[in-house]
Amino acid sequence: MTTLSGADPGASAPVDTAPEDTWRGVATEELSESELSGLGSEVGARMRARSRRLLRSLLRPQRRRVVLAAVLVVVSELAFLAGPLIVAYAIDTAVPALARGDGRPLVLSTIGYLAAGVLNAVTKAGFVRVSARAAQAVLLDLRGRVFDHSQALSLSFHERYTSGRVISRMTSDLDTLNELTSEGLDGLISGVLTVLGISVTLLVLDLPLGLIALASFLPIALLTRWFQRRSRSIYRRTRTAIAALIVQFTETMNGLRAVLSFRREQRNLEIFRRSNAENCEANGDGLVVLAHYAPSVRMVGNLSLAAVMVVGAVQVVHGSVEIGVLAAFLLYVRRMYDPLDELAMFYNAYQSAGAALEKLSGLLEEVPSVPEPTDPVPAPELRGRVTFEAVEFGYHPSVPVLPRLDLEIQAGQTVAVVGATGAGKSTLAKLVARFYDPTAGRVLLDGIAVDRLAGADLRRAVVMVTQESFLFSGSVADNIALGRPSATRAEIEHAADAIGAGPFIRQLPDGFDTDVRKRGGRLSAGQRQLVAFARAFLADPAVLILDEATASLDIPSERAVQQALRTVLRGRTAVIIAHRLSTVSIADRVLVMDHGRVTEDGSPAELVRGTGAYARLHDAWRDSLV
Ligand SMILES: Nc1ncnc2c1ncn2[C@@H]1O[C@H](COP(=O)(O)OP(=O)(O)OP(=O)(O)O)[C@@H](O)[C@H]1O
Repeated sequence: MTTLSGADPGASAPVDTAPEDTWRGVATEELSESELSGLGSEVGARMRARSRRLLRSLLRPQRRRVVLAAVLVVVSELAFLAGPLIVAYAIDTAVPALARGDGRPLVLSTIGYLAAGVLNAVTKAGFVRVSARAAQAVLLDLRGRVFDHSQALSLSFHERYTSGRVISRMTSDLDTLNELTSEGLDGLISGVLTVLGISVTLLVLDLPLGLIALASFLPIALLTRWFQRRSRSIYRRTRTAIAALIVQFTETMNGLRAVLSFRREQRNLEIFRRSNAENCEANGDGLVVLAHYAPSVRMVGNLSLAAVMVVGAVQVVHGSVEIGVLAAFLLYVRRMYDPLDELAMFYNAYQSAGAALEKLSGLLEEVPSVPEPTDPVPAPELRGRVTFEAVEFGYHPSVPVLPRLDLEIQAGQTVAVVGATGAGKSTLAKLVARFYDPTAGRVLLDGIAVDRLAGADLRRAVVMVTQESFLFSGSVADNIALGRPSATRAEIEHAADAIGAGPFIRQLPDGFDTDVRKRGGRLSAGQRQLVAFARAFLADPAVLILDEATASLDIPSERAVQQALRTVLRGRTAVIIAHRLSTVSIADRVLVMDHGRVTEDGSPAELVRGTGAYARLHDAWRDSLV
């Protein structure tokens, strides 16, 4: 299987001693460096291999641009390297020729020098252009993959992972990659080529002097190794810290009403300050390491230049090296350390981007816990018979929420589910909608296991309306049309009228075209629920689940909706989860749940006549109305 990250989970993987769930996907994201190393070196190797696979899969479609960029940069570097050679020629050949009265070599070397400069500039510009295009295409692809994959992951993943962390992957991690590709890549390629080209030229020009100049590579390699070790853990810390900061910020902004009502500002500020300080500290540590590395590289470069100058001068005096060659040598050595500086900067950006890539590839490695069936059963017309067959379920393996449930709901039946808070009512509904898969047993729709139905078929057949009716930015009509995007305006208005939402919508400033603003902020909670009902009615599903869906309505609106519900529910299966018993009156059948089990099952009239929990609940409710 090839995942979205381009990863082949089984391919040439090292053998791990750590169990898979400790390192796969995002499992290592929040671990400290010591916890991570405690998992064993294979885990680190796996994570790096995963990042490389992702990078390869991103670069593959850009092959042509990468090849073109490589050709341009090679030509550009050759032109760049020609400069000091021409200077050497000018000093050693053209100047003596001029002294003899022959100006041609000087004219030739001047034209050559200028031509090399122009060629270098033109090809360099071309390279920057082509490589920037390739980098942007890679980022476009990656951003799309992250968004697509995050949407495809199951609810249980997002409950663990929080939207703030997804946002941080989408923003700060991708920005880091952007910085690397837009600023660092160009420096890397030209830097590597310059260093290689100059090294070869130096050795060819004068072997002993060349070896002296290149001896500096040993301390630079040691310095780089030190920098690499230190910065990797620091950049991991910065990625985690910035994610924590964004999580804290998004949570505060999303729950601003609760924050204000419970006066949590001070507490939130303290938590935010802690994350902010950790982020600053991690970034500061990164800068300190860089501040040691980059000047040290430069220092080594200067020492090397001094050594070449002293040894070269002695050789010139002895006549074993010409003065022009020494001048070229010094120019080359100087030029070699400029890109080394750039390489240090690139390495810095690379370490940071490497940490980001590690997290992004982890997210992309996650697989939905509710996967699409590989060979879905065709289901053009579902009628809505729901069966629970020995279903067991828990959000965490050790905490069973539904210990074992056997249940049959006939097509077209309206079933009310009541019971104490936490009894498992919503869980039952979420299993029908396949937000989760049972840990044992099967949930069936018209005799077909819901995990064998294509996601699109299941979504068409089962619609769930919950208490927090989510509206997207856009008009009221757009939000209703979400139920069936192909619906005409007349059908949208008909759906709104059928559930009694038409009158209030028409009174809005632009009627059905009124913008509901972010998350439906312009409408009251009850109005949002009415819009959600209209959306569900338009979707025309075989099974409609109402989870506390009338809880935000006032009594007159609820009555109106109950009238409408009789119309809405006709001809389809309905599961109504309700605390208010008024809603239950329209049901054919009532299920009373307690600790994940159905303890009573019958028509409302039957259960009221009995002595069970429902009868007691009903008596208490009737007394409260008096
Ligand atoms: N996403 C979740 N992750 C972990 N545990 C959960 C999750 N959702 C519900 N639970 C737990 O599962 C149990 C059943 O919850 P469920 O929401 O099904 O109850 P309910 O009967 O619908 O309650 P209510 O009437 O309050 O809505 C509860 O103990 C709850 O704490």
